[in-house]
Order: sequence, then structure tokens, then C-alpha cells
Amino acid sequence: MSVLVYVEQADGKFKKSVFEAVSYAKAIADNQNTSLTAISIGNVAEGDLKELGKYGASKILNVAADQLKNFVNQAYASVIAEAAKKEGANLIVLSNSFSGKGLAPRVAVKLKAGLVDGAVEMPNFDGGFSVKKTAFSGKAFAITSLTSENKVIALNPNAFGVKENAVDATVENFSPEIKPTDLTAIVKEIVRATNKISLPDAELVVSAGRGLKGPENWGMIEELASLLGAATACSKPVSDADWRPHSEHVGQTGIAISPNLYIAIGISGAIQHLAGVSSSKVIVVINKDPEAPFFKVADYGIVGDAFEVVPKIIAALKAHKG
Ligand SMILES: Cc1cc2nc3c(=O)[nH]c(=O)nc-3n(C[C@H](O)[C@H](O)[C@H](O)COP(=O)(O)OP(=O)(O)OC[C@H]3O[C@@H](n4cnc5c(N)ncnc54)[C@H](O)[C@@H]3O)c2cc1C
Repeated sequence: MSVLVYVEQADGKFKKSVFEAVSYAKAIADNQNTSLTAISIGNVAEGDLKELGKYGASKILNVAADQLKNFVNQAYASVIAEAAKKEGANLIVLSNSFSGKGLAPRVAVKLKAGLVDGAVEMPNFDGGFSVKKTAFSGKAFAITSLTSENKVIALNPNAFGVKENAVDATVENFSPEIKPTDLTAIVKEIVRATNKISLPDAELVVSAGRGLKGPENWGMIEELASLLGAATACSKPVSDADWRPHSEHVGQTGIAISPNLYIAIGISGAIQHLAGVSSSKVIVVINKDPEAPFFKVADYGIVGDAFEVVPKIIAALKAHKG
């Protein structure tokens, strides 16, 4: 088995989830006694590409075509499939990010591969090849057995962690043919709507619900988030009522996130909300009702009025920061 990992870039830089996907792919490659190749698409500086060697990628294929500067689902999938064929790779690893969710099934179709999306553990090789993944919006796990020769795994962010495993990395330019049919929808320009930390990429998230009573009370949530360097999120009723933008709505019908720290303030912890946040590494709940369901999944809980507790945390953080 030979392993290829797709390393997603944004503005020419790799995110933490990329180093995690490389670490995961390297662990599989080591287990199978094979080397690991990475494929980068877009304009990434050679120094950044070589940094992937720190996590175990010994060869990096660099596709720097101008038409592929911005993410194009169909074309990126074709390029990854071509790279897999060129390298004789039969296991492709991606991060289960926004773009990974679109790419993984397309790559799988192109390579006639079995697909596991939302993987949370290393594959089990005992008597075959099976992978544990999340199911039913994170409410359950499924063990999926792949029997096809080619396999695609999309790894959930924060499921494996970043592990250094330094090897010498070489960068090789790769120029696969790009068919016009793969370029039917092209991103011309990306204009950032805000300079805030993007929710799906955030390591720390401060989230609030209907317990905050109204949009006028979000000042303390934003202040806490800014002191922590966190992104802000909210429950569905809050965005439905236009207290906060829909882009902040997390849960079954919103964004699914898995940050290192999720602070839930005045949110009850309904199952549809938990579906999008329960894979957070550490959950802190602030709620005035000791019976709120969120406390059952919390690592730390504060039973108290958000309007008293949050200002105290803000004051303590300010004092700590000097
Ligand atoms: C099909 C479907 C999909 C859904 N998808 C989603 C989804 O994706 N995301 C989502 O969030 N919801 C979703 N919901 C809605 C979900 O069921 C809940 O209704 C919603 O999550 C509740 O939001 P909340 O916790 O902010 O509000 P509430 O349920 O009203 O809870 C407010 C909480 O704040 C606490 N509180 C009140 N005042 C204070 C105070 N001063 N200090 C501290 N705590 C206080 C209360 O004790 C309570 O626990 C979905 C529902 C359905 C049916």
C-alpha cells in the first residue's frame, strides 16, 4: 500500500488540519512500511512545502498552475486522482474540511475507491481494513470496512492530533493535464467578509444561546472571544431570530466544529446543537439551570447567571494578561 495525502492551502499557507492529516497519513504509511507523498495545489512557497517533511511527507508534488490558484472542486479532484495514479498510491488521505468534504467523494469516484469520511481513528488492519468514523451527526460511531483496492479517508479535524516525525522532504513540480470540463466554475477573487477568526478553523470558540436574552447582550461574548483569540458561535434560535449571523450557527443544521475548547453560554444543550459540537476536545458550559442537558457532556461546568459569570471571567483574563 502506498499513501498520498492532499495538503489543502489557503492564501498559500497550510492550516493545522493539514499537519494533522499528514501526521495521520504518515502513521499509516509507517504501519504499512511505505513512504508518504503529499500533493499541494495552488501557490505555496517551497519553504512551506518542505515544512511538511517535519510531519513525515518525504516527497511533495507541487501543482502550481495559475488556473488552480483558488479551489476548484472538480479540477482539484482530477489532479489528486492523477497524482495517485502517478505515484501508484492506493490510499488517499484528506482532511474532512469544507473542501475535503467536496473532494473526497469525487476523488473516490475517479479512483473507483471505497470512501470513509469523518474518520476519527487509525485504520484497523486486522484481517482487512476498517476505519472508525462518526455517524448520525456525531451521535454514534460506525466501523466501516473497505474492501476495494483503492481507498479514500477524510480525517475529522482534531481526531488524531499533529505529530512530528521529521524526514527529508523533496519538492517535485507536477503538471497534470487540466481538462476545460474541469474548469466550468472558477473562483475569480475571494473577498473576506470579515477579519474575524473563521469558525470552522478556530481552535477556541465562545458560543452563546437564547439565555443571552437579546442581541444587545453579545458585547461580553465578543469581548471574551477577543481576549481568548476565539471565534464566536451561536445556537440555531439565536441566528433564526437574527440576533447573530447564520454563519455562526453550529449544530446539526449548522456548522459542525471540533475546536480544542468550546465555551457554551446560556445554551441548553439540545441534541441537535450537540451534534455539531460534541467532538470538541474540551467543553465548558455556563448555565443557570443545573439540570441543563449540556452539563452531561461538559468537561467543566459553571452553574450561574451568564450576566454575572462572564464579566468575572473577562475581568480575570484582563488581570492575568496585565
Ligand atoms: C430539525 C432540527 C434541527 C435543529 N438544528 C439545530 C442546530 O443545528 N443547532 C442548534 O443550536 N439547535 C438546533 N435545533 C434547535 C434545538 O432543538 C434547540 O431548540 C436549540 O438548540 C435551543 O437553543 P438554546 O439552547 O440557545 O435555547 P434554549 O433551549 O431556550 O436554552 C437557553 C438556555 O439558557 C439558559 N439560561 C437562561 N438564562 C440564562 C442566564 N442568565 N445565564 C445562564 N444561562 C441561562 C437556560 O437555562 C437554557 O438552558 C434544531 C431543532 C430541530 C427540530
